[in-house]
Amino acid sequence: MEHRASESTRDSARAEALRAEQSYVTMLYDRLDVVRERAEAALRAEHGRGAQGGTRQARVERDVSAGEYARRVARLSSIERGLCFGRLDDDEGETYYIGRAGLRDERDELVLVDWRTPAARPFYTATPSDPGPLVRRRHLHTRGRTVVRIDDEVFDLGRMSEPDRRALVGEAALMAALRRGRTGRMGDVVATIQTEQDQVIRSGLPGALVVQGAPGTGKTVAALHRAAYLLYAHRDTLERRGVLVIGPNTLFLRYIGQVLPSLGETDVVLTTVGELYPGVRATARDTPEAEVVKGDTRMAEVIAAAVRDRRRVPDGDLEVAVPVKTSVRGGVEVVVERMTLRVDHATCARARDRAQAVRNPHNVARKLFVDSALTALALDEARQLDRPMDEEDLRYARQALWRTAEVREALDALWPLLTPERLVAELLSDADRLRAASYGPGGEVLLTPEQQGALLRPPGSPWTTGDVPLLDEAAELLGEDDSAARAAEREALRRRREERSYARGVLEINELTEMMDARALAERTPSGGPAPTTAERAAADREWVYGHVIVDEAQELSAMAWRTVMRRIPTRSLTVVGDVAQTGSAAGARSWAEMLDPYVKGRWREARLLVNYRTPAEIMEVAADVLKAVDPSQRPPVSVRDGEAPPRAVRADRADLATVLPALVRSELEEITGLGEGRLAVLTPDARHGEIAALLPGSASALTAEALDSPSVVLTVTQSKGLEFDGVIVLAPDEILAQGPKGGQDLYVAITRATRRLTVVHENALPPMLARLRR
Ligand SMILES: Nc1ncnc2c1ncn2[C@@H]1O[C@H](COP(=O)(O)OP(=O)(O)OP(=O)(O)O)[C@@H](O)[C@H]1O
Repeated sequence: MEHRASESTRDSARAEALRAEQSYVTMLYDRLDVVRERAEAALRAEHGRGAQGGTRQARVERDVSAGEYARRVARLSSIERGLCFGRLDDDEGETYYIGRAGLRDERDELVLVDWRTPAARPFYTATPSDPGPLVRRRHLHTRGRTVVRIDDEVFDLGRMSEPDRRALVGEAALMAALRRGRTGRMGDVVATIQTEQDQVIRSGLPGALVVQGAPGTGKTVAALHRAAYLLYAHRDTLERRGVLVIGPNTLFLRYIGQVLPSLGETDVVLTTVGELYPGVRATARDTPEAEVVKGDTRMAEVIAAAVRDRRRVPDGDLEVAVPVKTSVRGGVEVVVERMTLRVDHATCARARDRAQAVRNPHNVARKLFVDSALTALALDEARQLDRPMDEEDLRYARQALWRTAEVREALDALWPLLTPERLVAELLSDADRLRAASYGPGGEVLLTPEQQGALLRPPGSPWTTGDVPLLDEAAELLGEDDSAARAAEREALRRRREERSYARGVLEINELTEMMDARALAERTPSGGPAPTTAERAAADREWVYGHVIVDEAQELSAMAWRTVMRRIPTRSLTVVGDVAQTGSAAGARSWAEMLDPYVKGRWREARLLVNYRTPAEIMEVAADVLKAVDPSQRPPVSVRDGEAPPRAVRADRADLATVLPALVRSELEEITGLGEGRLAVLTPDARHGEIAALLPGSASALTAEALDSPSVVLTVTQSKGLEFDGVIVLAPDEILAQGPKGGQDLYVAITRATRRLTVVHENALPPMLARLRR
């Protein structure tokens, strides 16, 4: 009786607590509505202020404040879901509610604390053994605007056992989050960030931070929350320069694409290494041999040699037959007389050396070479025609020669105007050019004949990810003959200055000066057309310098790719996230020092994440066996969860796959989606993707958004990097192991994609490292 009475007391206390929290949360949403309505009204008022016309100043004013209000409305709308998710009670009787953004009431009292502020920090860092000033931490679970559950942790040390002390922060809330079926998109985890992740997220902006962690330890999720945190804590710097997030492929970018907007942040450029060079979208993959050669920083010297090789001096003298007399016959102009202009070999060599000595980029230096060559040709012309030449004549003669197709052709052959695309494409598809670029300036060998052979490919081949750093390198060395662009830039600068002074006027009128500076406003609102965001401008500009760069799955970047990345972040304010045990690219990292020391020697700091939130313990044991076999130096992570079904192996003859696989996919999908939402992936060796996709027409297999939305998807292991699925079917483990020097790492990656169920389908004997699987 007594027992039942105390239980009902507890129930009613809980119901009462839930009611109290509901009324607070309702108040917060009401407040959010008010603030949002005000911003919307202000936006409407701005749009209504005068017709399209008006003075230029009026237009700038309107655009400036309308842009700001629009951003505010967008931000306020993005925080609707899970607005408030936590509460802290401290030992001084104070209570704070934690949420996605800060909110103040009508009397300017803080009613909701932004998760990124120092005041919110104990929510993530307090542990039973080190609670700081906290008496209690409460997790609020909401559905829509309704509070559906609360989880409490009471920090009462005296009554807790040692194992409890070591228990994870917010365990109940965390477990509930981890048990949820996957939706095909990564979600934010603001409500359940763990202490070790919190340290990564709030680590200072300057310098390079490496986050090393095994699969599923939340590296990606921590890196994205770090982006949101940095944008909040250093808004001034980062909003103007932008934050760049580099991921392994576009499917992955789609997978993580929702996380930052759900945290209210949109000013981030998400891209892949294959897209770092504007204008090129490289998705093709090199052979492992080519990957290794292209990934080596020696390629920077090869590109330099290729550029040098394009600057030629004729074997003998330069001879150009130019028309001196033309006549029109039958309506067509024909040359009736030519004369041959001649510049001797030594003069050509001098012209080249002089232009080269200035050390300008190739296309800029070309102007100098062309000028000298034209002068020499004009002088020869004057000599042959026995004409005197003063400065004025010479200028005129040079211009006339430059308009002559024959002269242009001849000089182009000696010092062509080159785009990076042309240089690299021609280098990689021409054995002679490749051979010529395989030697340094002192004759030292840069590429062996085998390495040249690995690079050589047919003309017109698609761009590969490995080509992008070469293009970027070439762009640095070639530069642009930008005299026209520079004039345009000067004009744009003059206009920007003018706009800045308008913007300053606007600020004074609107009393917004505290919120932002005039330059930021003017840059955001160039007149004519909608203002491009920082992210848009940055993504289109190869030479854009970012405020911070985050590289995910960073182990896949080659040394050459790091050069490309580092060019975009001269301050070296970087977050490097990855796992050297998962490196699949033959040119990827074996250690972080190998890749980073050339840029930040001894100055990078490392954080390690050790707990796996994705893969259940039973599946992780299988993965650990694989890791031990392929890279015994790496430690597997500790899983926080147990699985629902033991991982298993299914034997199938290749001839039977057409019946076995569809049946397996069907039954696994039933198991997974029994609880509602869920995703299944069939992971294949790279070479068998097409064949398996054909056997499973009901599953998505192209790298589109559809692949993430479909209940089942067929992917190569490489494509699955960074993703996760409730159920994973790994096909032909022996072939995955054999598909390259990093086949073992690939198998490790494949197994660790599973959040609930793992099935390995094998046609040949099961590799011994998978012996643990139930058969
Ligand atoms: N604090 C947390 N609260 C809730 N879920 C979490 C937390 N940390 C990680 N997770 C979940 O664990 C899963 C793995 O996270 P994530 O993809 O960031 O790991 P990763 O270390 O990048 O893995 P990989 O190296 O395999 O790419 C995700 O579903 C993520 O949402």
